[in-house]
Amino acid sequence: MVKKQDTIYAAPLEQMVDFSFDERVVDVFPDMIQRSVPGYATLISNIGILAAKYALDNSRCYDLGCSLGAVTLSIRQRIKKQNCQIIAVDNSPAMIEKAQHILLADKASDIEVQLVCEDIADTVIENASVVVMNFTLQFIPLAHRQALINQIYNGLKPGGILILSEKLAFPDNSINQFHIDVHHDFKRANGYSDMEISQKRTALENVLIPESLEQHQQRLRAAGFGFTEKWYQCFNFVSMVAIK
Ligand SMILES: Nc1ncnc2c1ncn2[C@@H]1O[C@H](C[S@+](CC[C@H]([NH3+])C(=O)[O-])CC(=O)[O-])[C@@H](O)[C@H]1O
Ligand SMILES: O=C(O)C(=O)Cc1ccccc1
Repeated sequence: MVKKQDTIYAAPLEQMVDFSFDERVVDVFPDMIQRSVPGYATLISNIGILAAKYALDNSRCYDLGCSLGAVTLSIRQRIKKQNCQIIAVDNSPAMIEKAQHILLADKASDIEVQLVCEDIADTVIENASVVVMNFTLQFIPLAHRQALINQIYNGLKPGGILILSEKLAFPDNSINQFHIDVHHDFKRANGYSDMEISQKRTALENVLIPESLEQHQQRLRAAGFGFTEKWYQCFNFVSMVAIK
């Protein structure tokens, strides 16, 4: 796939509108996410490794907020189980349409993938051995997050895993600012201008609500998860696992 360059915030915008996963974003998404999320490629490949360890025969794997299906492709390649099905969900019709083309071109495995365009709040999670939310919970309204994590916990089989990646906020102001600054340095090193960084930051302000690691861990424990662990961090981007 040729990666089209993300220039969405390159020119000064007269009126700032909230960030959304529309056609323009979908068109440049692989370039945008790779240049914006430190460690994205590492996360994708290691989520495949984690999924392969926890996937069970005759169970389901969920990729919630699948975008173009990068997580789905990674776990599909790694899982070596009988009668395992992947359910990939996103509420952006443009994402799902493009993900459909990408998945159809993937001949690496014959594991069944069901692509669903819906709000993950409405997704019925059942018989799950693996649930992945790779940078999706951060876009869900704060008041709905506990209910979603509870639904995931209830739909997981004993021993099943939730892999949760998030952009973090830090309770200590100077630590928080340190991470924001180095993340911006990362974006600058990947070719984004100060104006692109600043305009996207404004566009994301009311849309991507980061929480602290402690808030995530507390929510996971409140849902019933007995084991939680941060397995990856690069600057303010982390990935956790929670095992039922
Ligand atoms: N309520 C919702 N219901 C369903 N989907 C949603 C909802 N809210 C947001 N989304 C979807 O969640 C995805 C978040 S991107 C995930 C990257 C992917 N996991 C990846 O590993 O490449 C992360 C990012 O861009 O920072 C978008 O596709 C939204 O449409
Ligand atoms: O770009 C950012 O600042 C981010 O926090 C990551 C991101 C990546 C893709 C879409 C939205 C946010």
